[in-house]
Amino acid sequence: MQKILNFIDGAYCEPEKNIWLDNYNPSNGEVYSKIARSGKTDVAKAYEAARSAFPIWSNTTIEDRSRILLKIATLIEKNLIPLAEAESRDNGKPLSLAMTVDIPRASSNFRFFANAITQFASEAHESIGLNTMNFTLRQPIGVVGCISPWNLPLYLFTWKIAPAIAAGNTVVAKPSEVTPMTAYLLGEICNEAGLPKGVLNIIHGTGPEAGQAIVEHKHIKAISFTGGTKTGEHIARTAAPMFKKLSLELGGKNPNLIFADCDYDKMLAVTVRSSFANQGQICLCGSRIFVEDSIYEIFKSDFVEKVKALKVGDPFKTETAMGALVSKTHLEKVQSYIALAQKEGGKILFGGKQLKIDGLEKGYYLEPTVIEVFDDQCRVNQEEIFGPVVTLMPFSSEAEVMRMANGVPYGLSATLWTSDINRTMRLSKQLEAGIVWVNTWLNRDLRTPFGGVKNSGVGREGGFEALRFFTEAKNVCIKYE
Ligand SMILES: NC(=O)C1=CN([C@@H]2O[C@H](COP(=O)(O)OP(=O)(O)OC[C@H]3O[C@@H](n4cnc5c(N)ncnc54)[C@H](O)[C@@H]3O)[C@@H](O)[C@H]2O)C=CC1
Ligand SMILES: O=C(O)/C=C/C=C(\O)C(=O)O
Repeated sequence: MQKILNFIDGAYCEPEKNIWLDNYNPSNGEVYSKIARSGKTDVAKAYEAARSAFPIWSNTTIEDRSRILLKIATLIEKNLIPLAEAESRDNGKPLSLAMTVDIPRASSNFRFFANAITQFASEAHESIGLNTMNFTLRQPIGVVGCISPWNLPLYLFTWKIAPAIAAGNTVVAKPSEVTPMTAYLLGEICNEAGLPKGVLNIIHGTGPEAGQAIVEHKHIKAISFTGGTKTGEHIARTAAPMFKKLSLELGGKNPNLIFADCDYDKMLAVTVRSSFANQGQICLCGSRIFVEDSIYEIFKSDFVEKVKALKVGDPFKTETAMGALVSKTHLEKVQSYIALAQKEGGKILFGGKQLKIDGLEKGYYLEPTVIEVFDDQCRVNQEEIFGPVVTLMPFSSEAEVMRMANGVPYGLSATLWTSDINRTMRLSKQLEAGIVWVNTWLNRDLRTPFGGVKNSGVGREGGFEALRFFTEAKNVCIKYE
C-alpha cells in the first residue's frame, strides 16, 4: 500500500517511530494508503533542516525566489490531472471541482506570491528639520509553521506556504491528516522546480501530535493556521505565552441576506453554489439564508427545486455536483445537527438522509439539506456545521435581518443580494464580517485582505497582508549632520 512520507531537507523519509495512520478514500470508505504518524522528533528534524536552509534562502535574491515559485506554479499546472485526481480521491470532492478550483488555485497561489514579492516595498519616514531618516526593513522571520485543514487541501496549504517562502522564510508545514496526499506530491514538484532543500519541510500526522509539536517548538516563531475555531483557540493558548506571531483563519456561520430588489435568477443560481459547493465544506459557504418576506415563499420553492436537481454521487463522474463528505466522523457530526434541527423544531424542506451510491455503498454521501428554522438563536443556526446543510428564515426589515446576521459568535463572510447602492453601503459597513460579497460569492482577487472577525479568527491573509505577516518590521533611524 502506498505510504505518505514526510518531506524533510528535500528528501522523502519515514517517521522516526515507524507508526502509520490509515488514509481513507471517502467515496468508497476504503483505506487506500498509509500516512506517516509523526511526532516531536520528526518536527525537530524538520526544524533543523529549515534552520540550516534559512541563511541561504533569506539571502537569495528576490528574482531567484520569484523564478523558483513561478516554476512551482507551472509544474502544478502541468500536473493538473494527477493532482486533481489525487485531491478528489483523498477528499471526496467532485473531480470537476478539483480540476477547476483546487489545483488551479494552488498554482495561482505560487504565481501570485512570486509576483507580489517583486512589488513588496517598505516605508521611509524623514523627520524634517531634525536631520533624521527612518526606514523600515521587512525581514523574514526565520522558520515558520503552516498548518492547514482538509476541505481545500492543496489550495489552503499553498495559500500559506507560497507567501512564507516568497518572503524568505523557511517552513515546517503540516497538511490535515485527513487529506495529506497532494501535500505529499508537492515535495517532488518543489525539488523539480529547484527549491533548495530544507526551504519547505512537510510533516504528516495528527493535530495533537505533529501539529502540537510545531506550535510548541520554541524556535518556530510564527504559526499560520486554518481550521476549526476550537483548534484555533487551543493553538492560541499554546503559542501566545511563547510570543509567537499568529494568523488564525477559523470557522464561519455566514449569512446570506436576500432582498426582493435583487437580480433573482442570478441570486438563485449563486445561492445554490454558495450553499453546497464542496459539499458545503468551505468556511465561506453561506449557511444561513435570510430572505425578505415578500419573496420568501417563491424563493423557498425555487431553491428547493434547484437543490433537488443536484446530483450526488461518484466524485469521478462528470455529472456529479456533490461528492462524498470528507470522513465518517464528519458525516456523523453533520447528521447529528440534522437530528438536532428536528428536535429544535426546524422543518426539513429537503434532504437530511445519507445516500447509498451503487458500487460505492460505504462512501460518506449525504443529501443536500435545506431546513426552515423559526428562531435564529437555535443551535443549528448558531453553530458551524460545515456540511451540506443550510437554514432558511424570512425577514421583514433591514434592522431585523442585521440583528440576525450579526447575532452569531462568528464573523467570517456575508453575502448581500440587492440592487440598491445605498443599502449596499449601509449594510456593508454594519455587517460584522471580514469579507462582504455583494451580488456575488467566493469572488477572489488574491490582493485583497482575507480573514474574519469575532470567533472567525485573528489577522489577515492575502496580498501584502500575508507578506507583512511573514516578515518582521524593523525601523532603522539614522541621524545625519
Ligand atoms: N477552514 C475552516 O473553517 C475549517 C473548519 N473546520 C471546522 O472544524 C471542525 C473540526 O475539523 P477538524 O478536521 O478536526 O479541524 P481541525 O481544526 O482540528 O484541523 C485543522 C488542522 O489543524 C491540525 N490540528 C489539530 N489539532 C491541532 C493542535 N493541537 N495543534 C496544531 N495543529 C492541530 C489538524 O491536524 C489539521 O491539520 C470541522 O467540523 C469544521 O467545523 C475544519 C476544517 C476547516
Ligand atoms: O482563500 C480563499 O479563497 C478561500 C479560503 C477558504 C478557507 O479558508 C476555508 O474554507 O477554510
